[in-house]
Amino acid sequence: MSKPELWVVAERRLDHIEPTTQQLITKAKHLAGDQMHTVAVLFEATTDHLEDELKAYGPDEIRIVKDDRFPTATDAEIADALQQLVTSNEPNSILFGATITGRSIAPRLQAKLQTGLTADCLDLRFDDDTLVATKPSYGDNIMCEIICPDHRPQMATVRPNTFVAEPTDGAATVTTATITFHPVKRLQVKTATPVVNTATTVGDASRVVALGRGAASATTINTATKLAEKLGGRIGVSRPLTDQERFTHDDQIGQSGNTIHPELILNFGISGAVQFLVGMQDSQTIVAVNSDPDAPIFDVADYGYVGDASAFMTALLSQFN
Ligand SMILES: Cc1cc2nc3c(=O)[nH]c(=O)nc-3n(C[C@H](O)[C@H](O)[C@H](O)COP(=O)(O)OP(=O)(O)OC[C@H]3O[C@@H](n4cnc5c(N)ncnc54)[C@H](O)[C@@H]3O)c2cc1C
Repeated sequence: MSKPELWVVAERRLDHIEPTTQQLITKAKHLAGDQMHTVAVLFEATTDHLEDELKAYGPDEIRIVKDDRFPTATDAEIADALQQLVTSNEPNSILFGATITGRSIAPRLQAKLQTGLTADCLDLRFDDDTLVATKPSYGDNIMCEIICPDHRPQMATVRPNTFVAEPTDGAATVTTATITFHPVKRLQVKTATPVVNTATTVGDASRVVALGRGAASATTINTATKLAEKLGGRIGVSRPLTDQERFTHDDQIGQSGNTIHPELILNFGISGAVQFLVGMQDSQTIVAVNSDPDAPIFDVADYGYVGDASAFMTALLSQFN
């Protein structure tokens, strides 16, 4: 008997694969073990070779559907193509990135298939062949495990950067599948003008200087900016600092912000609320500076200093001069 299939729907960003796809393939392989067959499903133009960016992450199979209309296909058209593939292959589970595109295609497919979808997950596991998806719920105050016991496929969208993409030396089999492309006339993409953001984000930085309410003065932020530059890193913030004009939601670390895994994170004046910790607790080395010795941030810190954030930062910066 063939193994049940665990799919990752590959997402395209400009002419490349969106990194969440590679992160999900790595997670899918861990979840599948020997029990399931991991398939990356890729829609691309006849001349595209985006599968080359998937092979290194070692899904068992890359199943490609080619049509020159795919690069500008609408989410409804992709959902229709997926429905056809699901009907002919009957996967056990399907994973999408919780990106703007994934969040648009997955619910369309879910409605067509009349199955369950758990959105914006932070973890996944299997209990036999039941997908157990963990997601923040009830105003993001608790983590819920959600299952879909009676319908297949089981579907989930997973927040970007929740998992780390790990290249493997496994070889993926590349196959092709065919569907009938059904244009959805209501909406047509005439041209695509990508927003190109060349700035690195806090999610991409390997060293992060994280600032909280206890390190929020203009002087402290200026010192932190210099420190981040010296470290070759970037500033990230806890949620209260996004009220300041110079920070946005893109700079926020945590449950409703970015999930990050830098090699080093220095936390200044951050208490360590669970909503913050969930976004950074898998960082390789965690340093915390806080004037309160009982601050929960110290529970996850590899190195801690009880004292004033600004004074510590100034002393650290002076070591670089
Ligand atoms: C649904 C929901 C989602 C949320 N999502 C997020 C999220 O994604 N990210 C996030 O960060 N928060 C999030 N929050 C908010 C979260 O619960 C906390 O309120 C927030 O993380 C607290 O930020 P903070 O640690 O900077 O501030 P505080 O909790 O106020 O802590 C400030 C700390 O600074 C210390 N301090 C004060 N002065 C100094 C000094 N001079 N030197 C050193 N230390 C000093 C204090 O001892 C204290 O520990 C969310 C909340 C909800 C309800």
